[in-house]
Amino acid sequence: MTPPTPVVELVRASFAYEDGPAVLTDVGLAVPEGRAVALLGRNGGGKTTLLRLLSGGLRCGSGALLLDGAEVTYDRKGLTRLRTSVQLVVQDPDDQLFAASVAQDVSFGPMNLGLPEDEVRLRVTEALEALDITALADRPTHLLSYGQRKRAAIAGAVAMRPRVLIMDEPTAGLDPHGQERLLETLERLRAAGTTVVMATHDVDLALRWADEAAVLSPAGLRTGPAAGLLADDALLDAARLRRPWAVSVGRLLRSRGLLPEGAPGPRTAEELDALLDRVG
Ligand SMILES: Nc1ncnc2c1ncn2[C@@H]1O[C@H](COP(=O)(O)OP(=O)(O)OP(=O)(O)O)[C@@H](O)[C@H]1O
Repeated sequence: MTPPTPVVELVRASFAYEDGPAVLTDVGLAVPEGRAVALLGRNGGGKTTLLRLLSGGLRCGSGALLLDGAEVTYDRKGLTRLRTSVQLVVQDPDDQLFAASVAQDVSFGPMNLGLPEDEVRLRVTEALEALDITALADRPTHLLSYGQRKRAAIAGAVAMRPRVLIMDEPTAGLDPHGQERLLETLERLRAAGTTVVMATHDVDLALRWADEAAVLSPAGLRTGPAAGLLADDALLDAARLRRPWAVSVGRLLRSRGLLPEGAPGPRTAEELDALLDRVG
């Protein structure tokens, strides 16, 4: 059976900033509809650059960006089409928020699409609810806490009702409670059919959350099921990542005969608890 066409895909993409060395060389990344993809790699490895290529903010020097299998054209029409499907939330919310109030900021994208006022209002209400910040609608963005600004920035992207939501280190700088709430929000968006791509340094979160992983190392970009890639010690080493806690626990359980060879290890404390209950 042929796999479904990825919603968005980079094909043999290479990129260098002006007068700079190559940041990405011959990179391929297919994002299947409805999946959760974690992008990992060392500092300066090219994650942000790759996310900007994937969302059309940067254009690859060679290679192509495909949307639903068709090459994206970087004219006004092509970019509008891309942006109605793919939205990027940048790492620093202060690079994204600029309007006076949260609601105004969130309304900016839908208004720019030329949607009728009622539709804009509906989308803003929906996005604020999705991010659990309805109470902040009229607050000036510069008076919000960092975590609240992050949520407001994500709401701005969600209001565009993108098929693919791309986020650059969305959990960085959030407290543990804020991280959990954000993951719950992402789960709800995914349940509603949104594809999510997230750059992160948090291997534990990536293993728990992602279906697919994409790992950048000096050898290039490796992609595949998150559980397999995040248990590959050589790859983790090359990408300067540590082994996820759950992978170490799985190995320990197998070495003690508590988990059959090849069986996936527990990814959360709850899964470990359930497994220990089963083995008595
Ligand atoms: N606007 C720019 N102009 C020139 N070089 C840049 C620019 N942005 C990034 N770079 C360079 O490109 C390389 C990749 O940077 P990028 O931000 O994509 O990495 P990253 O994996 O997101 O890093 P981090 O984990 O630290 O956020 C780095 O060497 C960086 O210095």
